[in-house]
Amino acid sequence: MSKKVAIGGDHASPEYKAAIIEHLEAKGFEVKNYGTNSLDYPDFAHPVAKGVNDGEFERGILICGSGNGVAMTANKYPNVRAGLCWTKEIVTLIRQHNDANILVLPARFTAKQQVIEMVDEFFSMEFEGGRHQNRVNKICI
Ligand SMILES: O=C(CO)[C@H](O)[C@H](O)[C@H](O)COP(=O)(O)O
Repeated sequence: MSKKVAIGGDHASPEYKAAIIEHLEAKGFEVKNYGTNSLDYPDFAHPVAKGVNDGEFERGILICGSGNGVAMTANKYPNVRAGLCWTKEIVTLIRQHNDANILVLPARFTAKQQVIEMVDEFFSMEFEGGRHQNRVNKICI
């Protein structure tokens, strides 16, 4: 798997984003930070999602208060499968069943340590394929 990752977050999440970047860089990932730490969530969700959609990045991470605004924005892109996660078990499932390529985190509803565990799960779990491949193929209209 590529070690290039795109990340973005708003005013609800700067400490979470900083902690994730530090953690991933320590593990040898090259992290492109699209900001913004403030402003409107589409302003950073679009460039992260576009980078994943176009293949510049294999994976991305988006963070906002509830996670919903960035998930709605990212999932407008046909090659993006952004999954909103609030437990490690859901992260396992978005990788195994949905082949998610963007992890979406709700900063105001998760603890920072939990988020780091979720990030590690996102990069360690593989897509199972099989019956899930046909379902993933049917997502795009
Ligand atoms: O959660 C979000 C979008 O789904 C945003 O990132 C904001 O955190 C949320 O909308 C709250 O915004 P506010 O300006 O801090 O009230």
